[in-house]
Amino acid sequence: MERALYKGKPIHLSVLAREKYEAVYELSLRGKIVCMHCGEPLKLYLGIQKTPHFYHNEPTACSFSLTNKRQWNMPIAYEPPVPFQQKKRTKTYEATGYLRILSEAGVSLDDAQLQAVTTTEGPLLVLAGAGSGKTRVLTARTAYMIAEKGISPSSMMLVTFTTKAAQEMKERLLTYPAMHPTAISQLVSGTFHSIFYRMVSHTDRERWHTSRLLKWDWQREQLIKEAGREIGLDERQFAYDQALQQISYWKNTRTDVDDLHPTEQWKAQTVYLYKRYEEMKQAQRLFDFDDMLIGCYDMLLERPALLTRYQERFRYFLIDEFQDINQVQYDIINLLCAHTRNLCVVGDDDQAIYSFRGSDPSFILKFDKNYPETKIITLTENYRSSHSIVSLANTVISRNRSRQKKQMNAQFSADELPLFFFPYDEEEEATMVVEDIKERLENGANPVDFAILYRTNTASRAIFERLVQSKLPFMLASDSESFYERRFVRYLLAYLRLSINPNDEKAMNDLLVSLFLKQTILQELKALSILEDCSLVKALAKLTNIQPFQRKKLKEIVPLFKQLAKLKPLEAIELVETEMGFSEFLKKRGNDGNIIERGADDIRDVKVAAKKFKTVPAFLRHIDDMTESAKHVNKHEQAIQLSTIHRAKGLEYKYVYILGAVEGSIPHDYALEAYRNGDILPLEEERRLLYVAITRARYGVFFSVPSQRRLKAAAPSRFLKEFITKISEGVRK
Ligand SMILES: Nc1ncnc2c1ncn2[C@@H]1O[C@H](COP(=O)(O)OP(=O)(O)OP(=O)(O)O)[C@@H](O)[C@H]1O
Repeated sequence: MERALYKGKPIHLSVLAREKYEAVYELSLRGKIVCMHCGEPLKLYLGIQKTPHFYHNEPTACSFSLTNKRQWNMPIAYEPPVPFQQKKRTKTYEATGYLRILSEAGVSLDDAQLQAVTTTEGPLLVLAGAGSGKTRVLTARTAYMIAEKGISPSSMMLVTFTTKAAQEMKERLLTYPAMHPTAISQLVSGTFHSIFYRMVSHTDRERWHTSRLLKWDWQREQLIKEAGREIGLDERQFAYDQALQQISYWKNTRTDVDDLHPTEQWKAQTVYLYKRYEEMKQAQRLFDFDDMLIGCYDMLLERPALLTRYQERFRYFLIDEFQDINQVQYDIINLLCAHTRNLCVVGDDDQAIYSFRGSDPSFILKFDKNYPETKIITLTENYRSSHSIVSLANTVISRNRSRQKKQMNAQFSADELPLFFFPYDEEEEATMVVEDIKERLENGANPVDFAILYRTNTASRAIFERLVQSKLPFMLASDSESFYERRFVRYLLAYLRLSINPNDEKAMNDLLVSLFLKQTILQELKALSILEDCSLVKALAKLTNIQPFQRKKLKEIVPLFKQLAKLKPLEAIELVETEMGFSEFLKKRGNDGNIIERGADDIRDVKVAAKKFKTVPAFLRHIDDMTESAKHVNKHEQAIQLSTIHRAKGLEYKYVYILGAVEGSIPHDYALEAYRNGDILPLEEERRLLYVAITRARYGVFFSVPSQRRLKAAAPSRFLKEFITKISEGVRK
């Protein structure tokens, strides 16, 4: 059905402006769109699989139907160039004398996996492609070494990327009948941090006592904030969380503070904080996790007898996710295994996505140079994803230059093909994804089958809102604050809030930041508002103890607050930017700290959200509802997963939606900028990120390629362009 009525006026889908589809969809959700023929409510279909059309939501006698004649940009499927061919297994395990303990546990392995399990002596590099059974191999290898080769578990060190992974490995080991729980408990397993911590604290309990450990970020933040006050950094303005990340990066890459000579103001301030942070820790005899790693390395170097003792104790090393190792970790492992060189590392250079934290994929790429006698086993059978997904992932990653060449092979094919779909913008993208999930749920899928992945946390705003509206169960894997509570978003919203309630103290506190006024001014404003019997906003114009240019500016902007309340939210935001000085503030501070999630980008995201609302109070109500909802998600066990790509690493889902497959999003702007400046590495890491995202999917992967992002025209991601050249620009609009 193409036509419908809204408030008695016809809506023709074929001539409706493209950007209006989302608004009509929302009206149809509220029952405001009715059938021209029977007068019953209609819904607008705005999913992925079909052209948008109106349909009767309830069964009805009205049989009137029309198709949408608009030229619509239908999704494009990826057809693998080579059809699926079932590979013939050359040998069965039984024929090769399959290992007792594995057959007892019912664990099947392919030839390469079996080799990786049974090669226990000397350096071994297991290059394990995505979904190739890395975890299965590590577990089977551990079990084999203990139960079949009689190697003492206490002489083995098993390092995993997360504590959870170590725990899972132990649980899997328990399912092997040949594995005794006591043997498992003797294994030294865990993350680098936990294992090395045990080593240093065992040697020098006093120095490394847990009471001195800065375990939480807030503890470290407290210290650098103290240092920040020494140079007058405002607590609400400076991105301390980013500074901590940067400091950690410098420490993990062993960058000495004296070697840093930044020109940017933010970096220079962070270098100061780094220096002072180190001094303060030393003075108070505190330490953080990074110190502990460095401390472990220094301890082993300075005490050869101790190093020998550890070398004698640990004879076998198994390291998972080796592509994410950093310099200090690598140095320690080299020292520990120098004696036996029984070092088995497992990883996938194509899944190295943590260089911003100091991880360095070159360690895996150069492993056989450092250990020339290395045996390399490549696991190329992908047991997770269908043939078309594997084929697409292979092609995407093959465009990276610095990688070990390898090609994954799928074990099965599925009817569903990878799909590229073309929403108008972020809002419509969210709608299409949720509609598609709904359709699949109606056809028997389970919410846990789905993951919605995105490059940065802020990109989840629209999909989060649409999922809240839809009442579908979902989980948000995030350690960041909700979108509307982000610093720059709060600063901007403060203007809108004060336009409705000029006495909103919290908003005034945020407003002072973007006006470059000190926090203490709030007290003065409160006093003035009582003395002069005026609102906090009006009191701004009465401040005396500020610079004359500031007084002038405040006098100009105070009357504008009233005006803001009467405008549409998007217009109001534009007024805040242009007439009230917010753009200047953004220019000065919007790029602080985090190159991945910039304040200036957050503001563009707010505008996309604001566009849908007619009044400022309605927009603010929506924001408060969403902020409240964000506190109550994650209550469902069986839920759709919403996650950044980074957090989805190691996980698998039946269906994966990848949002924002456009330039600037993935690859991220910062990588494009680095590329323009001659550095290709960030761009290659972005491609690996996309590769990680694709390889999470078992049966279906869906790429959203919106034609607008952050209110500007967007181009399809360069990583995917070759697959979607068929679409003409004309159709995309
Ligand atoms: N030999 C095998 N036969 C059948 N299925 C297997 C085999 N090896 C692994 N699998 C299955 O393949 C899937 C992927 O395995 P696993 O999660 O261990 O892969 P991975 O290498 O850790 O993946 P990634 O690095 O992409 O996270 C799992 O569902 C696992 O049970």
